[in-house]
Amino acid sequence: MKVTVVGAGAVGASCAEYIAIKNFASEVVLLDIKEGFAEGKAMDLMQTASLNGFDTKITGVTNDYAKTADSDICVITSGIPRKPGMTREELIGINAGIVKTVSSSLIQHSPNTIIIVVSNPMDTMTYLVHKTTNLPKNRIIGMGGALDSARFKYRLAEALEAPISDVDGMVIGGHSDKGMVPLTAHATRNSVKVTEFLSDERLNQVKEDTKVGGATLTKLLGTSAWYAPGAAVSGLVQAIACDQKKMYPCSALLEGEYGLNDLSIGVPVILGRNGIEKIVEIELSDAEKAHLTESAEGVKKTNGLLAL
Ligand SMILES: NC(=O)c1ccc[n+]([C@@H]2O[C@H](COP(=O)([O-])OP(=O)(O)OC[C@H]3O[C@@H](n4cnc5c(N)ncnc54)[C@H](O)[C@@H]3O)[C@@H](O)[C@H]2O)c1
Ligand SMILES: O=C(O)C[C@H](O)C(=O)O
Repeated sequence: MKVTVVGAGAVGASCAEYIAIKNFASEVVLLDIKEGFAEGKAMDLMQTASLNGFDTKITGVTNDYAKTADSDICVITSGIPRKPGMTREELIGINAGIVKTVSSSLIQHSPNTIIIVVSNPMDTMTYLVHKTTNLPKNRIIGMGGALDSARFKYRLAEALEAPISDVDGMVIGGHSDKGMVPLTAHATRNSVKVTEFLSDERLNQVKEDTKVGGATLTKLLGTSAWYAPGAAVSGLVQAIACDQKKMYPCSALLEGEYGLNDLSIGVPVILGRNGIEKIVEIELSDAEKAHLTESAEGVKKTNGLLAL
């Protein structure tokens, strides 16, 4: 199993590290445009192999796509991150050009690959890859919901004063400060709905904290987060590589599901060896449906800024 990660920055390197530590891939190629940067990150990570006990071979290359040839899975993290006070949508001007060029170069060398898009604004970048490549829709996946759901669980555990392993929950919708739809009514603690333990007011706080999860970290760090994003990507990569048929919320191209068309947005999907093997349509309340529709309008507005 060969995985390429484009962008050896904060998220790309964290993603490569988690993939290696989980020890399911034979090879990870890190590629960056900055001379020597991916080579350095790869060498540093390889020097953790004996300490962390993995056999995955990590190599780094400067913009040499020939070395990525025949990758089973390619992850795109190249592009600029936001700074405090910015929205993800403001990154579109620079990141759209990068994502378009990178995805085309990847496909030239790995025509059968599955692409996971991470660069922001992620739903729009995922749509861009759908529009500018001829890959089947199951092979283009946007990562956002897995991360947002992990943050949702963190906030739920905090509110419940419970261990995170007791908690389950999912966030669908756009990966944006306003667009996320944390499914509070579906969230559980050991299969008991969290609505039995938390007041509407407290649950609403959990929801709002989840939605600004990325912005909160960006303010603290001066740039956006990388540990949880890297771990979330590694989860999707493992689900595909190991044909796990796990359900994750991912940005998928919709053709009528949830009453939505012609956009990529976060919905529950089954991930296996073929990428998105199924889009799962769950029952939503009227309020959740309305929030998802509003979220989709926001994503479409950003998609409208693409020069397609
Ligand atoms: N979808 C998500 O949940 C999620 C989570 C975290 C970050 N992100 C996004 O991921 C992106 C990367 O974030 P980061 O913190 O790793 O940034 P970073 O600046 O640390 O790393 C980005 C890397 O991309 C490289 N790069 C730029 N143009 C390139 C090109 N054409 N080809 C190859 N490499 C190129 C840069 O040299 C840099 O090393 C940002 O757009 C950020 O907003 C998304
Ligand atoms: O917040 C960001 O800009 C990065 C990423 O989308 C995140 O949610 O951590």
